[in-house]
Amino acid sequence: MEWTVLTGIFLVLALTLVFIMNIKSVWNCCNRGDFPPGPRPLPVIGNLHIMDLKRPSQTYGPVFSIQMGFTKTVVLSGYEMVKEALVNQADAFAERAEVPAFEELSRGNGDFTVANVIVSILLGERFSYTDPQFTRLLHLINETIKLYSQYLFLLDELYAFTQVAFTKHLKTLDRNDQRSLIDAFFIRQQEEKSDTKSYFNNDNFKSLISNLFSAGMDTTSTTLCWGILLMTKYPKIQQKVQEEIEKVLGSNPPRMEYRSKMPYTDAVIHEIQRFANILPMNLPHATTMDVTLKGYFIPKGTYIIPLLASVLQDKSEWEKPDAFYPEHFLDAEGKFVKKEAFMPFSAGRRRCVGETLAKMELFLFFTSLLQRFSLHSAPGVSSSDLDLTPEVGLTSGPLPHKICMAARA
Ligand code: HEM
Repeated sequence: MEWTVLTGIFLVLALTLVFIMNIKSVWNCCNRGDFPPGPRPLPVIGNLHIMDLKRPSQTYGPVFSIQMGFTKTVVLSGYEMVKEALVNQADAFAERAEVPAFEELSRGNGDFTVANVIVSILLGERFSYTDPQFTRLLHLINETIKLYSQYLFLLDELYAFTQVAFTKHLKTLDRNDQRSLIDAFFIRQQEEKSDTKSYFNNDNFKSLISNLFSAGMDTTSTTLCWGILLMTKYPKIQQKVQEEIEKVLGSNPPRMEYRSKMPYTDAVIHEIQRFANILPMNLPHATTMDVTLKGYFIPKGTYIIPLLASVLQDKSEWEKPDAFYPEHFLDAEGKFVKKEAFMPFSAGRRRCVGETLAKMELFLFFTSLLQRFSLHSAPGVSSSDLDLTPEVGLTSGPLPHKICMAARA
């Protein structure tokens, strides 16, 4: 028999073995009678064809399982169940799932992402908006997130950029005058130079930078894009926000201390985040130990999707879950009310580390924008015709629209 035929047979046998081993691992992990039930998987792709993960909960309840390729994954649906897992059993659901795409993005070093601020705190300085390197970086980050499948081609350029920008910082490093997180990182790196297991190595440095840039920028700007679209679609709400801005700020630049005096604007920003639902599937978690949830047994290491969309649109928590309705966050007297089911930043141990910064950015950008400009749909398009269908992507932004911004007198 020719060697090419033998090689072919060997390959087929090897692939079959891998296939059986994968199926066996799915079987062993999750074939217990008390594992959460779920829709029947198709061969090879499992349940990857299910686009709306909220739907299976109608049949299987708030804890169900799906098969992503060969990986059994448990989905948590609705406010009560997500809270029970992420808040009440926080330690058990605190692990980050090892998704190959995320692993590659962080090149295996993502766990070191502990900081909660981006550019200015990373560098202690600002880039000019016209700086060609900086604009190129922003473009890369957006593309990386939108075209997730092509991110590998973009990553190296992103890393090269950070290398150039931060080498400059290294040259002027002064341990007595630490300007930024990056300075602090470099100083620790020098201190631990002889420790081969130190976390402060170059790979972790790259991951820290790219994680903070990508986690912090696309999320906030996508939310603001939703804000612009929603204000254009609902001009009466836009007008009420502007009236409140005029009453409280006048022509003063917005500052955080004004927020408590602007309940309507605050409610509108919260409702933008609830409605926009920019990370509908959250980031994937994994269990750190064997755990029981609603009577189901979930073994250690199981991938978990705490479905944020199901919390932000939970019918038992929101009066009009599918509408844009700022009154969700206002009481009868027009005072701002907090809602437990407001979880765009998730909850528990893994909740977004940039939440405080993001809330500040949203308030300051949104109020500045509406203080200076009025938003209108493009000529010939009625605001009521603006389509609120979300774009498909890791973060779900609005579809592209032409919007006019008229300077206010
Ligand atoms: C509107 C803006 C934002 C939203 C809606 C948002 C939402 C989220 C969500 C849902 C997660 C996953 C939480 C989980 O796994 O349970 C997350 C993680 C994260 N966010 Fe944000 N985020 C925003 C802005 C920011 C900003 C401004 C930064 C940084 C400066 C940031 C840094 C991070 C990091 C580093 C993680 C990963 C934390 C971990 O792995 O434990 N985010 N964010």
